[in-house]
Amino acid sequence: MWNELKSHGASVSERSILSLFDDAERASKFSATFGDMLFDFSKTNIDETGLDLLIRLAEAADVAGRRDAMFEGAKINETEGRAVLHTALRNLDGGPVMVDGQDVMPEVRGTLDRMEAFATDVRTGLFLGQGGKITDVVNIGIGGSDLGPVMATLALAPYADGPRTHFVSNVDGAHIADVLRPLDPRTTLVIVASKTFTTIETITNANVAKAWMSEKVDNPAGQFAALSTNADLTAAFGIDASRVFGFADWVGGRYSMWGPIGLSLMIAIGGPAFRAFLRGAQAMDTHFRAAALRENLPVLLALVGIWHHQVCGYPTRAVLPYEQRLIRLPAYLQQLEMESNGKRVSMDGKDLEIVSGPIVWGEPGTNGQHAFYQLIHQGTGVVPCEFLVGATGHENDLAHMHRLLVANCLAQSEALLRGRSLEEATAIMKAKGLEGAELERQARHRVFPGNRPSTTLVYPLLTPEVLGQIVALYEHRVFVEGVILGINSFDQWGVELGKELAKALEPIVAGEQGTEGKDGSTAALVEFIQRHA
Ligand SMILES: O=P(O)(O)OC[C@H]1O[C@](O)(CO)[C@@H](O)[C@@H]1O
Repeated sequence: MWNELKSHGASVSERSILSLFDDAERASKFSATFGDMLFDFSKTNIDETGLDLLIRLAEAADVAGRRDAMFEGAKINETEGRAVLHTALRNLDGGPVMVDGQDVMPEVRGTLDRMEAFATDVRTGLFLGQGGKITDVVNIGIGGSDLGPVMATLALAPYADGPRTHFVSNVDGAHIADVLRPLDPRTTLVIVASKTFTTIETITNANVAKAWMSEKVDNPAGQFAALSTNADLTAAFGIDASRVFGFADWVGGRYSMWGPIGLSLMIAIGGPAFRAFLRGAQAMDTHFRAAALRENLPVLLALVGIWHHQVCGYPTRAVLPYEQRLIRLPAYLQQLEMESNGKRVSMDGKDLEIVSGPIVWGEPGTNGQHAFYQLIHQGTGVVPCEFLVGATGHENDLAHMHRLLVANCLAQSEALLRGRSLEEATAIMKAKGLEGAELERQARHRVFPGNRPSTTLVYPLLTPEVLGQIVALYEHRVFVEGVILGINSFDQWGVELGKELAKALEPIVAGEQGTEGKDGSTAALVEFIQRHA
């Protein structure tokens, strides 16, 4: 199937995407809807044959079977012997979900209720700090224990009517210093978010926060909460079990904001809005489970991704939300996609026969237009672009700005598709009075090759429910790509080596141990830093 796809890809690589629109039905044939959401992939070079082959690829990989196995609690995370059930966290009104013969839903619901009760107490002032009502919440966590809540809290700013939320992740002391400086410890709640409760960055920051709190608060641990699977370590840290929100090992770090890791978001927007966020994700789960592959949004996003990266060989993919509040979506997706599908061996431990997942990057539009879009339009490489835009925004009094935003988004995908030929550029420059060799030279700089692929996801308005849909859409997209590549999308062994080496290097940097055994570069860097510290 890969060979067939690749030879089809090669055979159409020079074709103009614009010419595909000779079929007046193309926009509707190469798009799909989910509720009020539209995914348009007609501005790609995928045709009927390509889509058929991609669907057959998904069928051959048994995407439907693997999907069902995931939802049913099979231990599809084989290298860690775990089920993959973040979907259970948003299974608000669904049936039982069995793991090792036990229904996990009563516990999931119970934890959600406890979270909501605590969030409500914090928001209403039933839970007090030493100085009174909590004004600020600091979430300390990193990776999946940070990126989801940060991204979603920024995205849902119009719904945030609780205490201010802050996020500390980096082990660079500058991060926590800058966050804590303006805060009053007596009215601050610190949430330590760590699935394992062993992550060095998080535990180091948590200790710094505890010391900061203890300067002004008699019982500092009393203003801490913990989100973790490791009850022993949260207790050892001194956090009372009533403020510890646990979850099971079948929730992967980068898939975890639907449960306790989402507590900071829940405190910011309130329980009902958080539940709406879960409901949105659950609706996408239902769609993913039920819709035919050809109409299935996560499957289509994945197949377009496979087409661009594995078939056409484009090395990166830009995610370009025309929504300022989705400013951290690209960073969130970098972890989701690259930690999940950046693997070099297949499930059975053999070398992958095909390249793994792409580099994902991006920034909101229109800002990116004034930065890196130059390369996207005129660089020598092709960067498939994934645009996201809301049909409306929250700022009703600034509707003219939203129209401009939408116009810019659509203009970019149109420009990428259409380009500007040498003849058109020449005519424009001629009209400006240029002629001869100078006209020829100047015109060439103004040529846009066009024929550059993009997709556009349009959603009605960035509500909690819609955000839930979008994030679940991407989660399942990553899963489908992983299944097609034959990899385990739910482990992350690639982060381990650096962690181990950092542990060993710390005493060397501190000068407690020498650099013997280190390579020449590392030893020289340590010595230089020590001389200049
Ligand atoms: O929640 P924890 O256990 O602190 O882990 C944080 C992050 O670290 C990682 O394990 C990678 O180092 C991520 O997968 C995870 O999201």
